[in-house]
This record gives sequence, C-alpha cells and structure tokens, in this order.
Amino acid sequence: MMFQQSSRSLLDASKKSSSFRWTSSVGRTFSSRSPQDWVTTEETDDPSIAILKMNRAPANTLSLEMCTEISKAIKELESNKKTQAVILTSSLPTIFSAGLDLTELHNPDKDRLPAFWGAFQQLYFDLYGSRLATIGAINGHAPAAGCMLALSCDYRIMSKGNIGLNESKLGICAPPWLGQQFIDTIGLRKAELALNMGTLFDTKAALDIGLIDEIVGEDDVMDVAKTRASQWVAIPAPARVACKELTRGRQLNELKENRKQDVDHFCSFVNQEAMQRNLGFYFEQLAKRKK
Ligand SMILES: CCCCCCCCCCCC/C=C/CC(=O)SCCNC(=O)CCNC(=O)[C@H](O)C(C)(C)COP(=O)(O)OP(=O)(O)OC[C@H]1O[C@@H](n2cnc3c(N)ncnc32)[C@H](O)[C@@H]1OP(=O)(O)O
Repeated sequence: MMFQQSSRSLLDASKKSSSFRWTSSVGRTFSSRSPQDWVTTEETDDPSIAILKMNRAPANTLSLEMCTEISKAIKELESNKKTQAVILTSSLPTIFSAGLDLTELHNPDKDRLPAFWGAFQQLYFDLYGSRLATIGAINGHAPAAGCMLALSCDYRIMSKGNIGLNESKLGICAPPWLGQQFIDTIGLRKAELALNMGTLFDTKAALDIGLIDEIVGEDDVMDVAKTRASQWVAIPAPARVACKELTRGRQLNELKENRKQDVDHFCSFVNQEAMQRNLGFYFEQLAKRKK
C-alpha cells in the first residue's frame, strides 16, 4: 500500500521486475574488490538514521552490479522498521558518482544491455520512491546518472565538484524519466538550456539554479547531513511518505507502466552505429584529459 508506513518502498517495483534476465558479471568491472564491497551501510548514533556509502573506485560508476548493490542496500535498510532516513554519500575523495559505467554502453553485450538498463530503472524506483527520507551528501562530482542519484534524494547538500546532466556532450540524451526529474527540480527553461548544452554546475551555480539545497564545507558534510536527516525524521512518517507520493508518484507510475518499452528504446538507441562512435570518441577524450 502506497501510503502505509511500512518496510516497502513507494513503488515496490522489484517484485514485478522479472521481465528481464539477470546475467552474471562479464568481468568488465574497475575495482578488484567484489560487488558486495562496493556499497556499505553504517549505523549512526541515532537508530533512525543510516548511512549508505558508495565505494566503487575509481569513480563509483553504475554498472549492472553496482545498481543492484545500491538497490539491495536500500531494501535492507527499509526492512528495518526503526530506520527512517538514509544519507547517501561516497567514500571516494573527489567523486560522488561519475554516472553510468560507460563500459556497459560501449560495444555492449546484447544480453546484458537490457538487464543493465533494467537494474538502472530499478535503482531509480528504489531510491526515488523509497519510504525513507533520503539525504544526498554529495561530496564530489555527480554528472549524468550521478546527478540522478542526487536528484532522487529528498534533500541535497554538496561540498565540492560539479553536478548536472551532461549526456548531450556524449552525443546522447538523458532518458525521458531522468530528464523529467531534472525539469521537475529546476524548471523547464533552465533545464532546457542545461540539457542542450550538457552543463555541469559547480556548487554555487547548482545552488543558484535549485539543483542542490545547500553548500557545506568539506569537513561538515556528515554532521550537516545528520542534522538534516533528523529534521526530516521529525516529520511524522505517514505524512512524509504521503508527500513523496504526491510529488513523485505520477512519475514513478509512468515509468512502471512503460518499463519494457523504455528498455527497448534504450537498447535500440545505444546499439546505433553513430552512438557507438560518439561513445568511442568520448572514452578517448576521457583518457587524453588524464594524460
Ligand atoms: C524521446 C527521447 C529520446 C531520447 C532517447 C534516450 C534513450 C536513452 C539514451 C541513453 C541514455 C544514457 C544515459 C546516460 C547517463 C550517464 O550517466 S552517461 C555517463 C556520463 N558520465 C560522464 O560523462 C562522466 C565522465 N567522467 C568524468 O568526467 C570524470 O571522470 C570525472 C569528472 C567524474 C572525475 O574526473 P577525475 O577525478 O579526473 O577522474 P578520471 O581520471 O577522469 O576518472 C577515473 C577513472 O574512471 C573512468 N571513468 C570516469 N567516468 C566513467 C564512466 N562514466 N564510465 C566509465 N569509466 C569512467 C576514467 O576513464 C578513469 O579511468 P582510468 O583510471 O583512466 O582507467
């Protein structure tokens, strides 16, 4: 039931996601650590507030397994009735999340690609629709799907780095549901300009445009995040969950109803030759930039 304060998320879509097949890792991961270590949860001194940390060096990119691990961690936190808020953050020094793992998109494995997109959709359902109050403690760069993670939180504080939807720079466009989330947050005209130009905003510009709620000092991120979490938890949970349903329910339901179409659309888009060429160039640029 959507409005009940329960261990279920607003839209418990995971139960209905059997339309895509999970495939095993094909060894395209960056980190030598296993996927179970890429996401950790921690308690705080307040039993109602937990911390979810992304630890997938070097950039917390979202591969199929990374999406699944974050979703799993959210579900586990939600299953504890005492937990009412989660702080989402990164353990990397300068990157919150660099977005989708582009190795999933470049020369993709044809069976894995739909499963990957399904896992990304699922992560959106689980985070955007969580019954928990979600505080994004953005302590580094958050481009593209990294920005989606931030946008899916109820409140966003940011200490450093750039944030935004830069997909157009890769020769692609954000999926409609992520684009809509962006429009809903900063308004149509600002989103139109930013989406077309692929703008990444520094913290000050992000605050000015309404993409984040607060700028905080690097050393204060966790303290401020806990304070904001306490304020959200102080609101009666049924009211909090109902407000979330009011503001996010329509969008979540829309994707839920079009899930299969969205996967098909994504796969045919990514498999286009021009798209693959663009991604290839983009990878080269990333590597050159480093040199
Ligand atoms: C009707 C509508 C029609 C539209 C239809 C739409 C249908 C769907 C279309 C498809 C939608 C696809 C959606 C995509 C969303 C995404 O998330 S795309 C990913 C975008 N991400 C980026 O562009 C970020 C790229 N990375 C960076 O800019 C930088 O890494 C950084 C600023 C985040 C950090 O810089 P720095 O600290 O200098 O680290 P680096 O040395 O650059 O990076 C370390 C390491 O990580 C690798 N890496 C970084 N990001 C990615 C990534 N996203 N994927 C894979 N790999 C990444 C980088 O290459 C380095 O690797 P090495 O150490 O060199 O091996």
